[in-house]
Amino acid sequence: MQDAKVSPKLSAVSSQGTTPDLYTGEPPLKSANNTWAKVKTDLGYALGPNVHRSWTGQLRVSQANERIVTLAAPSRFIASKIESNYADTVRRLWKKYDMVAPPRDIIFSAATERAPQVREQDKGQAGRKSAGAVPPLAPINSASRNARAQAKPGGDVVNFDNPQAAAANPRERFTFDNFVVGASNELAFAVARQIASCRAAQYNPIVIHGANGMGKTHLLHAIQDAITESEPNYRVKLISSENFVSAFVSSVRGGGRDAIEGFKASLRDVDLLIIDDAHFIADKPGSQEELLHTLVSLVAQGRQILIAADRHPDKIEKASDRLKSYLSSGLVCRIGAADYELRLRILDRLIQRRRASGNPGLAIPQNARDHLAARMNATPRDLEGAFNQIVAQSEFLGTPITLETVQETLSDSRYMAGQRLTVDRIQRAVCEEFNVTLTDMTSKRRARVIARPRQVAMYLSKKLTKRSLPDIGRRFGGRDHTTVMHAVKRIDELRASDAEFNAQIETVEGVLKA
Ligand SMILES: Nc1ncnc2c1ncn2[C@@H]1O[C@H](COP(=O)(O)OP(=O)(O)OP(=O)(O)O)[C@@H](O)[C@H]1O
Repeated sequence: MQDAKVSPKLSAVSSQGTTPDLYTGEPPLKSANNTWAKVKTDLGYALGPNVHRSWTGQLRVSQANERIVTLAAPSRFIASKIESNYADTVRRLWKKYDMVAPPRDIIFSAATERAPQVREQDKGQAGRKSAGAVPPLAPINSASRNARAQAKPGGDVVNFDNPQAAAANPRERFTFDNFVVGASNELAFAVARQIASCRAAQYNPIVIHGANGMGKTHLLHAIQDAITESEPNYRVKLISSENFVSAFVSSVRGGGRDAIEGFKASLRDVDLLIIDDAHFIADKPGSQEELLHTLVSLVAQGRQILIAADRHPDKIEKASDRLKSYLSSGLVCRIGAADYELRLRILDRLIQRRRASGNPGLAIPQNARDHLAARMNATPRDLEGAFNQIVAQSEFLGTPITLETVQETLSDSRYMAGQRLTVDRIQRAVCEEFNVTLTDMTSKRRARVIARPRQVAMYLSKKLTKRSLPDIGRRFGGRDHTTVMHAVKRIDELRASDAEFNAQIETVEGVLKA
C-alpha cells in the first residue's frame, strides 16, 4: 500500500525490483551501503587499521529494510568475534551516519549459514526480495555461543574459537601422546600411566588435583582411552561428579528400590571408577555419603578409584571430614602450574597436531611462539585457547602468523585477564629493558650491569607477586632471602634519588601491567 503513495521517481525505482526507503528516497539496501561506507572509514580510526582489516572490514551489507540492516561476515567465527568485541562500536557509528530515522538496528550474521534473519513483523517494504541481496542468513546468537564455549570437556567439549577443533571428539585428543610432561605434572602423568596399565591397585584411592585447566580431565580420558585400546575387558567407568549427583538424585526420587540398586550396580560393577571434578559434590550431603559408600565398597574389593578435584581433598570446604580423610588416605598428587619451558612444548605439540589435522603448512615463527608461551602463563587451557584463536584467524583470513599478529591478538582484554604476573615474566621484562640475559638473573656475577637489573627483578617480584622472600631468592639462583630484602631496600632508595632510573622501572612496570 505504501508503494502507491511514493513519488513517481521512487515508483520507478520500485518497478526495478528494489523498494524505496520512505525517509531517504533511496532503496534501503542502497542507503545501508552508503551508511556502511562511512561507518567503515570511521571504524578504521576507531579500532585501528589492523583490527579493522581483520574483523569489521570483512563485513558487507547483505540485507536491509527500514528497521534492520544485516551485516554479513565471511564466516560464523568472524561474525561471532565481531558481535562479542566490536558490535557496540559498529552500532554507535551506525547511529551517527544512518540517514533513516530512527537509525536502523544492526544484525551480524555469517554468510555461510542460511536461516531467517529478519523477524516477520520487521519485514517492511525492504523485506521483499531486492536486487543484490544475498540469501537469508543466521544471526549470531551470543547466548548459545557462550553456552557452547563454556561446555566442559567431560564428554562434550566445544571450542567455538576453533570450529575444526570443535568438531573433534575430545576423547580423541585427550590421549597420553598428546599430553606434554614437565616438572609440574610428571607425578600425575606417571600415576595415570600406572593406572592405565591395569595392574593391581598399589595406592587407593588416588586423587589428582590442580587448578582448572591444568590437564586433569585430559589425563582421565587418556587413561580410559588407553585401557579401552589395550584391555577391552577391563571395566572402566568415568563419570563427572555432577552426573553422579544427578543420577543418584533421580534414582532416589524416581523409582524406589530397583532404581537405587540399579544406580549402585552401575558404579560398583567396574574395575576402575574415575570421578572428575569431585569438588562439585561437596555441598550435597546425601550424594557425598553415597560416594563415600561407593568408594569404600570398591576399595574393599581391590578395585581402583581415581578422583580429580580442583584442590587437595583437605581443602574441599564443605566435604565431610570422613570423605576428606578417606580421599587423602591413598595417594594425592598435584598438577602444578606449567612453567615457561613446558608451555613452549605444549605449544609445539599443538602446532604438530594442527599440522597433522588439516593445516600442514602451519608456520609460527619462534619469536611469536616465545611471546605466546611467555604471555599465556595461567593454564594450558588458556594457552590452547589463544593458540586456537590465532590459528583460526590466520586460516580464515589467509594471513601469516607473525609476532605482530600474536601480539595484537593477545592485547585483547580477554587474554590479558587472568594472566598471572610471575617471577619468570618479570625477569624477562627486566632483561629486555636492561639488555641482560635470563642466565644473568640466576648467575653469580656481581658486575653492576648485571647485579642491578637482577635487584630490579627481585624488587618487582616482591612488589608485584605474592611470592615470599625465600621463594623469590630461590628463583634467582638459590639466593638467600636477606639478599632479596637488600635488593628491595636498595631499589627503593635508588628510585627516590635517581629520576632516570625511576623512569626505567616505571617502564618495566608499565610493560608488565599492560
Ligand atoms: N600437559 C598438557 N599437555 C597438553 N595439553 C594439555 C596439558 N595440560 C592441559 N592441556 C590441555 O589444556 C586443556 C584443559 O585441560 P583439562 O580440561 O584436562 O583441564 P582440567 O584440569 O580438567 O580443568 P577443569 O578443572 O576445569 O576440569 C585441554 O585441552 C588439555 O588438552
